[in-house]
Amino acid sequence: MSLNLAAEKQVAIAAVRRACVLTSSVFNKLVKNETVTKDDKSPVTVGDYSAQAVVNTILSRTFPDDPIVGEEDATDLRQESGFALRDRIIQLANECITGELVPGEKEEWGLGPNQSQSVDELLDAIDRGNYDGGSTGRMWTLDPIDGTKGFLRGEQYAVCLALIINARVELGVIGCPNLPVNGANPSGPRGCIFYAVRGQGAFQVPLADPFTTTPTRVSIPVLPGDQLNLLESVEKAHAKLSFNELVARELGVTRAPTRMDSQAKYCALARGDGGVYLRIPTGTGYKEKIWDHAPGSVLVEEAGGIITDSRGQPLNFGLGRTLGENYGVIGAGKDVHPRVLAAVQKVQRESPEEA
Ligand SMILES: Nc1ncnc2c1ncn2[C@@H]1O[C@H](COP(=O)(O)O)[C@@H](O)[C@H]1OP(=O)(O)O
Ligand SMILES: [Mg+2]
Ligand SMILES: [Mg+2]
Ligand SMILES: [Mg+2]
Repeated sequence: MSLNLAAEKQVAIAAVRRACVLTSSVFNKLVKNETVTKDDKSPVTVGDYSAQAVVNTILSRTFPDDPIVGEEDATDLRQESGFALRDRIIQLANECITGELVPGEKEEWGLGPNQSQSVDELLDAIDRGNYDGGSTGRMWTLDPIDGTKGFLRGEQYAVCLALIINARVELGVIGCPNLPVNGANPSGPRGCIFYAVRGQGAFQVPLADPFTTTPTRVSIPVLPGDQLNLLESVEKAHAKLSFNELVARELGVTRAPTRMDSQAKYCALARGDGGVYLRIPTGTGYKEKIWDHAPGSVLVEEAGGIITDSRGQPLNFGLGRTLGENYGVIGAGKDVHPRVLAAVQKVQRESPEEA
């Protein structure tokens, strides 16, 4: 049975759209000291923090009882060394929150010219993302900028939001400011939002006008073998790309892989640009985070695809902030997925040094 979730969907699309407008405008203004390196060596920018502040502010107003598992936290911004960064983040978040309402938005969501927030309110909003997750109840999960490295390069990144209920992803929304609206026309207009409610299909709308445009339903087409290619990370530290080459050979895939940062890969898969999402761990013990896969997985499933790990098991969103021990991620259309899983397992058996 499909849950209705019409209100959640509307709010989530509006929140993601605002955050996309914010992050694309930040990109054009970003200066060097506005990016810092986190303890895990990954970058975080004023864009990540301010986008999390905006989305969490909206969620707190609309669904005050729902906890949020968000990637960022405000600890560094509460220390004196973070004050310059903090002030910039507050300014950006408030500019975004106080922007004029567009069709589909409501002032009671905490948006519009009268809704400016104090420093403490916005830092607390960021920290509302510190929920530990778990297997029961409702929770949102947010990646305010997924693919920060892609964002910094001016390439693909995504604003990613999902609603998880009793460990099942029920709603996913992904905003891709730099993704071409039509995958077959890469130099055409850019900026799309993808969304899916479980049981209701997967859709794409333009970022510029998500509420008054008729949504386009997306689904994974049956692609002939010679048209399959792999969608994979840009960053070698994130996934074992040499393994992907062996899998491609095993599958008889001759097309070059498409390298793309962020969950934009799941969006590309969902609308048939590509065919296989493949992410094999690099052996560093990194655990995948729920916000990096929750919206993408429901989107692909609603587009007619299958998402599993390399054992063929579904991803478990009920273990906390991470997906637990990392067995990688395989996504593909229903017809292709069994072949990819078999190829992955064959390469694991035959090239254990790669697996
Ligand atoms: N060592 C790592 N291994 C795997 N994924 C990582 C690692 N470090 C960061 N990530 C996250 O991987 C995702 C990017 O994946 P991809 O390589 O598919 O673009 C991002 O969510 C990124 O976080 P972030 O959201 O901070 O950018
Ligand atoms: Mg990050
Ligand atoms: Mg991410
Ligand atoms: Mg991120």
